[in-house]
Amino acid sequence: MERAFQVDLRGVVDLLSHHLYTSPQVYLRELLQNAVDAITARRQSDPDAPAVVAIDPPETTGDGTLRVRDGGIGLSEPEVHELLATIGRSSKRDELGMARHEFLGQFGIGLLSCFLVADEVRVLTRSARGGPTVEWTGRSDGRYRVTPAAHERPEPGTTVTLRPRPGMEQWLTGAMVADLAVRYADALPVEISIGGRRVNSGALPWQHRHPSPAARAAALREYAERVFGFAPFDVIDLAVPEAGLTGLAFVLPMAANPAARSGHRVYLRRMLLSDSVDKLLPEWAFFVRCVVDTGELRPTAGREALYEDDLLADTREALGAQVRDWLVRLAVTAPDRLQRFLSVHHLGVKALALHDVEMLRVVDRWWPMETAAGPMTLAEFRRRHPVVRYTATADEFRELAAVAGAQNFGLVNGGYAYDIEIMRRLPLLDPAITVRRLEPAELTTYFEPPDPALEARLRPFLRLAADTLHTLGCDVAPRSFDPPSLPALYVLSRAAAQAEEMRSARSAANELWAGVLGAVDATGAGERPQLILNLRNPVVRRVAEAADPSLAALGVQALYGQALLSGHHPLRPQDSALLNHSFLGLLEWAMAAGGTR
Ligand SMILES: Nc1ncnc2c1ncn2[C@@H]1O[C@H](COP(=O)(O)OP(=O)(O)OP(=O)(O)O)[C@@H](O)[C@H]1O
Repeated sequence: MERAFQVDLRGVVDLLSHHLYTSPQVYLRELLQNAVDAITARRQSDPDAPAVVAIDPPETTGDGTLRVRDGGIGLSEPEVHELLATIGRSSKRDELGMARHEFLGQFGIGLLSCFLVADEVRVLTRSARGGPTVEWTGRSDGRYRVTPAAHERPEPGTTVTLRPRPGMEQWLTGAMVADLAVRYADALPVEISIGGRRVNSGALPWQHRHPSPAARAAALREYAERVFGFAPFDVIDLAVPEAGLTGLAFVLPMAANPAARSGHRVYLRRMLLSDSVDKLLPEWAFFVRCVVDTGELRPTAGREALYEDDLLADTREALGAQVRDWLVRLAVTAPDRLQRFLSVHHLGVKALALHDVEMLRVVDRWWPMETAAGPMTLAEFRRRHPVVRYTATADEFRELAAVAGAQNFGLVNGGYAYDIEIMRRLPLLDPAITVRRLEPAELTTYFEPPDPALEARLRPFLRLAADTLHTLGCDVAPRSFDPPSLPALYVLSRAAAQAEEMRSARSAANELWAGVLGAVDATGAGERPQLILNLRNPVVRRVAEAADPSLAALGVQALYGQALLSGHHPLRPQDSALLNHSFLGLLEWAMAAGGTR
């Protein structure tokens, strides 16, 4: 024998309140939604039927109840049994069970949300299609009663009456109800009145009429301040017809944390869904907050978020394209404003440039990168240098910028987020653009070697310097270069850097691994780091000309240590030991020299 499911309503209400809805306040949204849907249904056959929803809070009813009245389609007695007493049954779906466009509701569970705040819900209703007024009383324990009404309603329509459950009265007060009605229903195309006073504007902010574009801009600015808490840098009109979507994007005037979720305000057929919808826009567009209305995107059953489907994915892309077009337009029509925008939101734009050629062009032309010759755009950089050379890290840039700048060697700091990827994508703008990571040894080709006479004079010192650093695996090279204030440069070719990593790994490894790494290292033999001594530096010259070899050796050690430190190179134990040794040795020399004075 087949039987029907039994439903324990208390379990269902518990499920709704703890898992589906985030707050009991949704009961009012559901009541307003039902009232508006009923009005829509009635006006399909009777366009002159009243489009008013009247709310009477306990302060006006005087009996502690809240009433919501509409002049909508109403329900006949069979409909009451069918629709109000069956969970999941809705009159707002078509024969195929699809949500009908003209209605807000679709799931057939909304009325249950009244049990979040009341133990008893009374519905007094008269159908516009005829029949007497019926009264349905539902209780949160799952029982309901349908009786003929004591008094006939003078007009078709429905009145829902809630008596607050003890402890839930605050959700039904006049002030709370007014607040919720404006929040959820301000834009609904019906009049919503509380205690006889209209409380909603009936229009979305971008649909209001204004005497001039300036007046519209001022009103939208005021709206953004009120709703989002900031005066927007700019306002972008949005439209995605496939999603029945219109709206606005407000550009933040201050930097936003890309990781922080910026919620968008979303209306569904003019009823507020939520003001913290995320994933409406692509992630890179974290610099805008939107307010939109959509007829086609689907809500989740809790009606507080959008359902993730293909249409939402397409909409997200379309909205992203509109924000991006605004940026491109700004670059053409108001470059100074674009620059101001970039100074605040460059991270978002750079992220976008990683997969969008137009944005790449914007960054190329307008975003000043850090270069050895000061900040300049990549486009400007290419006018001065044939090759876009960049450092792999900010440390490398810091070490080499002064030297590169002094040789007029073009160098871009690749240490900031996205910059290397952006530079690598430059050939997409023009295949003739050459982009290369700096090989530090390249820079040294610009340095002058000493002339033969000087070289001969320095030979004993250079031999001593080479011996001093030999055990550390470092070669010494004398050169003259600018700036003279820089005494020495520790230069690693990329192969040398790898070999060095291997060496430091070996010094930290146990015997077995040291053997393995040693075998690997043999392949990188010959690639050793170099300490380039700057012969234009007065201290270097004095060290080179020191009469006492032990003082000269200490000087070389100190120059080596200083070059490692200033280039942020990792110090191995033997490097630290050498630094200590040279420091103490030089101190001893200084003290001795002081003592003889
Ligand atoms: N004020 C009203 N006037 C006329 N019919 C109503 C009214 N309120 C509810 N109903 C009827 O009761 C049905 C169930 O309402 P309920 O709010 O539970 O679900 P829904 O509005 O269909 O969908 P959703 O769960 O998405 O809100 C509705 O489909 C509608 O037919």
